[in-house]
Amino acid sequence: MAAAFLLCPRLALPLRRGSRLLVSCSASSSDAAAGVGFQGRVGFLGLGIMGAPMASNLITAGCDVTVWNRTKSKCDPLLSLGAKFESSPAGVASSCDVTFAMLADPESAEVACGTNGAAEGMAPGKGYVDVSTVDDVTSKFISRHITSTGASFLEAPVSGSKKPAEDGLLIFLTAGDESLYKRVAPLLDVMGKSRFYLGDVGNGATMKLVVNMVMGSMMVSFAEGLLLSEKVGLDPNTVIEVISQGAISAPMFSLKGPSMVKAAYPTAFPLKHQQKDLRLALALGEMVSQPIPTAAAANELYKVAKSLGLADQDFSAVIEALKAKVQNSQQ
Ligand SMILES: NC(=O)C1=CN([C@@H]2O[C@H](COP(=O)(O)OP(=O)(O)OC[C@H]3O[C@@H](n4cnc5c(N)ncnc54)[C@H](OP(=O)(O)O)[C@@H]3O)[C@@H](O)[C@H]2O)C=CC1
Ligand SMILES: O=CCCC(=O)O
Repeated sequence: MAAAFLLCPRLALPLRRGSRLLVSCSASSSDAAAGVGFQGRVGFLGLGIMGAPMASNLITAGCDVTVWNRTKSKCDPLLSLGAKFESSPAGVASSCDVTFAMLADPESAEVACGTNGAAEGMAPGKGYVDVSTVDDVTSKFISRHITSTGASFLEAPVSGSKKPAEDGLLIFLTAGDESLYKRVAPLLDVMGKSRFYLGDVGNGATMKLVVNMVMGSMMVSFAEGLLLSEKVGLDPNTVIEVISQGAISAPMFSLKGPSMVKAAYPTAFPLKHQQKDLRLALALGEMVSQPIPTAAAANELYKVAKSLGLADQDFSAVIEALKAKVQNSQQ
């Protein structure tokens, strides 16, 4: 059984400028605040919806950050904030003490393990922190590549979406090298509001998949409720209000509901990633012979939504797949 404990970092970190948290992230040890500072250069690979604000918060907090992204233009806003640039993941890893990766999916493991990948720049004393959502098999694969160089590996997928990433309020689900966990804690505390250490590599990845499996099914159930309420002549906005006051209230419903009623899906969590997480959760269930029929049904709807061209919309656009089903059944 994995050991799990929750730390409340914001109680422990004292330095703030305005509303932003400040940490000492200098490459020189002289100005690192003892006990709370991170000493060294920080790499960041992957500057999508989540990676860009996370890296930005590290820069704002005073860290010496070097970035890389497959589509180079996404580095520009970070470079304007003072980030350095390297032209490959290996370049970032070799010039930094700790490298974070916030990448799409298991296929993105090539950023760590492929040609010019981060592993090529790793060495003893360095660390690699993968904050992407992948399955445990992928995470262990990346871990083997990184640790074979003598470097340390930590997986640290996050709960929380675009806004919590911007506000530095993510929840980190970490597992792997515990001393790396302790070393990067000040950086996690810049980007997040809490962190769990869950033991061996794989436990963070599976925790994240379980949470997102529940979330993906909840969203489908909510979408069904909104459509049904309209069909029977209720105001779906009143349904959202009623739900918000009862036992099944969840921030997600109040946050996404009003725009779903207007058929607007501004992307915070891309639908293609929610479907990926359900696919990976189903594989996890398969591995341990656990039936997860509700998640399996939800996954089918996200697949339909993808086939309707909604992959890059917010995952709440799954309601459009239900609307399409209704239309088909009426033809
Ligand atoms: N958005 C959200 O609310 C949350 C997302 N997550 C998870 O975090 C991860 C990132 O999500 P998010 O930022 O939303 O996703 P985005 O799609 O916005 O960004 C994905 C990033 O991965 C890069 N990438 C994708 N494939 C490859 C590849 N084969 N090689 C190199 N780089 C690649 C993209 O590069 P390029 O710019 O070139 O396309 C981009 O930097 C995902 O695993 C997601 O499931 C976790 C919590 C919340
Ligand atoms: O992986 C995405 C999670 C989104 C969230 O936790 O709100």
